[in-house]
Amino acid sequence: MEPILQVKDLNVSFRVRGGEVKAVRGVNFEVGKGETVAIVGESGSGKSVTAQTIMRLIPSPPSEIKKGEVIFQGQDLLKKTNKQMEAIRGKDIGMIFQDPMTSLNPTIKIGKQITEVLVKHQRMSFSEAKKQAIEMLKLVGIKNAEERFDQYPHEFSGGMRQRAMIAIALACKPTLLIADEPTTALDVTIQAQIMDVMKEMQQRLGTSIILITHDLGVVAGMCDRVIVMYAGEVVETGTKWEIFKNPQHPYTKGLLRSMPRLDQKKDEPLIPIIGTPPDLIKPPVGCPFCARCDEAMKICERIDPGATEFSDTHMARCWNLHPMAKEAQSS
Ligand SMILES: Nc1ncnc2c1ncn2[C@@H]1O[C@H](COP(=O)(O)OP(=O)(O)OP(=O)(O)O)[C@@H](O)[C@H]1O
Repeated sequence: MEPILQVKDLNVSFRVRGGEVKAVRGVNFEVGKGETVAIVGESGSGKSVTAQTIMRLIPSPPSEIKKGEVIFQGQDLLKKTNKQMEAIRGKDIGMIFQDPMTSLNPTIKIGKQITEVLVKHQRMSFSEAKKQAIEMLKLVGIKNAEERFDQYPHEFSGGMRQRAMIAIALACKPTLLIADEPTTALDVTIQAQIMDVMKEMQQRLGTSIILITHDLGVVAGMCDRVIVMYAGEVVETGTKWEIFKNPQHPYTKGLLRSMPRLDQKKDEPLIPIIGTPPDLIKPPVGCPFCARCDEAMKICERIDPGATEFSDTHMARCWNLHPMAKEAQSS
């Protein structure tokens, strides 16, 4: 599949009093045209920092992009000026966040917030933009769109605000949509409706999606591929089925046991992963998961295992999976 986004060896740090938090460390992944890729991992694993770096929304300082490339449609976004990025955000890359109130302007009517994007990026006249904005509100499932056009965000329910944000994010038919926990703040029924809207819009517009989520049900229903992050690194990637049916990394297996799933049996308990992630001011030199891993060997503490590939789409970084696992056991 032709990639529209390639993240290459991305390293992002934060300067803090005690030193440098190495939040994202050597992250590599691709997103194909029309593909939905989930980024999963515990809190603090670097999912949001990765997404914000792609959009160049990461505040600098305190953050610093130490190394890497973010190739979007053939160009490195990390080399763009802020002005160039402003032209790309909203037009070629849409964004949806967990809390719509952080990105919707409470003082501007919903309709105007959509038309502004269309006038700015598509150079539409106001009347053209209004027509299109009402169309978008209808498409995301907002009833009485003509009346709703003239209302303020506080007159919308949480689910409707999220729909409005999807309408804004997709107004210019972006090539890529980055959605960071888009449904976490909503109740379960509304969550399902919002995911349906995103899926339907994606099918209509052919948008690629990066979806950051804690919810494996959402991953199962919506995503093609999964990227598993731990302590700022990608520890496993695979198609949805490779990750769900044949997880390889001990962390991925632990994550699957600890997160609720749609097919969860009533008496099947969730088992948390014992321990805490490493301090990213002094990240481990070997495997970052080794202190919490039941299968850890001596070598895991000292040397990074690198990637072991199981198929063209499936890889994991673990010494036990390494072709030299037997030799590693004795060293
Ligand atoms: N402004 C900041 N200053 C210092 N450290 C930060 C800052 N923002 C993020 N970090 C650190 O970067 C690391 C990655 O954070 P990130 O928000 O990307 O995690 P996440 O996987 O998205 O977690 P969550 O699911 O809780 O959003 C964490 O260790 C976090 O403490």
